[in-house]
Amino acid sequence: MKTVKTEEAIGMVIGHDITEIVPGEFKGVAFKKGHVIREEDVERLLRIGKENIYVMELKENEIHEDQAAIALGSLVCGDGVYYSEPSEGKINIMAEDKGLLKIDKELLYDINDLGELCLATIHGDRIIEKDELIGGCRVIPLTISKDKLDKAKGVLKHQKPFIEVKPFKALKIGLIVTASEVYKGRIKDKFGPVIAKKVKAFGLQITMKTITPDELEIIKKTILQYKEEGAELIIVTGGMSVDPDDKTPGAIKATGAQIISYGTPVLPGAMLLMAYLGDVPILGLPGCVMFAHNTAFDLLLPRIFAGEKIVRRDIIKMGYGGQCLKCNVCNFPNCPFGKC
Ligand SMILES: Nc1nc2c(c(=O)[nH]1)N[C@H]1C(S)=C(S)[C@@H](COP(=O)(O)OP(=O)(O)OC[C@H]3O[C@@H](n4cnc5c(N)ncnc54)[C@H](O)[C@@H]3O)O[C@H]1N2
Ligand code: MOO
Repeated sequence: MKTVKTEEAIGMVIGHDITEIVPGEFKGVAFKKGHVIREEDVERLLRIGKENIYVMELKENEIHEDQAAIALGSLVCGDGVYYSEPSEGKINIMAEDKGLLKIDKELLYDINDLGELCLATIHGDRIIEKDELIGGCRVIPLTISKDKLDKAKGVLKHQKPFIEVKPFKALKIGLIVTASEVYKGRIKDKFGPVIAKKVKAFGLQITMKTITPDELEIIKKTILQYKEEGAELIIVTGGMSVDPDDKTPGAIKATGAQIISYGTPVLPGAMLLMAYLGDVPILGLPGCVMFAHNTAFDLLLPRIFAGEKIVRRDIIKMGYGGQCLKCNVCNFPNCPFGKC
């Protein structure tokens, strides 16, 4: 450590805690060890009586924790993500806008495996709101060798920053409600309003809606017609299980769509069907989507709206974390449901 005149110490790092006492008002640490002295700190330091202070001397290859946190943040934060000013060596990572949070877990593990660096996040593949906290990073010691940051750069050399928020696209949505009991007026449609509410959470609306009886040919024809009319997502509700009147999976298949999965390892939502007709995603939704708080549908929807192509492995992996705990107060997506 070396002694420096306070006025000349701007940008330097305080070498020990500095206590301030204002009788009847305050006694405590005014500046912590490791604090980088700013222009506005000088007056307060002088008021505490510190005309000279001990500052840490960084070796040529050393970097202070605040700068290291910023450097790490700029390495890992990609599109749609920003980070705060450092405070006590830590930065917070936040979403610039609402969207789908993407985090490459393996790269996060590799960074943390370097030691002395700490990067913690929430789970990815979920909806995130503007300015919502995604995670934080810091270095463990007060100073760190530049080599360590070079190693982190090495890990990410051929990768883009791996924490990002993808914006949602304004997809044109076609909804087909299959239920003879609704079609014939025996009961009111309760499924359509649930889907409308769920897509509204993404700022979207149902563009086309038809109620059909449980008849394979009619359902198939309606799907093909919606595709023709430019639907970018087709949702078909009901008729997804094992009764003789459950025609939806057969109708989707009959359109020539590629079935990614009929059945998802998610409870509730096990009977969900995911398919693609060309590049248009088709979702066959089972009855549980109508009454359960959150299902496999809520896990897939943010990814589909962010324009991600869902592959079979995505569906398979949903089994880990795929059991909803049906909590009395639902905190989804801030809960284990769907976090694989
Ligand atoms: N033996 C088995 N039974 C069931 C299975 C199974 O694997 N084996 N799976 C269960 C699961 S899990 C679910 S989820 C449901 C799936 O139901 P469906 O998608 O086939 O739904 P429906 O049979 O068409 O209808 C069920 C229920 O919901 C009412 N409904 C349907 N659509 C509407 C609408 N638009 N508005 C109002 N009400 C609607 C319908 O009248 C029925 O009461 O299957 C389990 N069974
Ligand atoms: O599709 Mo049903 O879970 O699984 O209620």
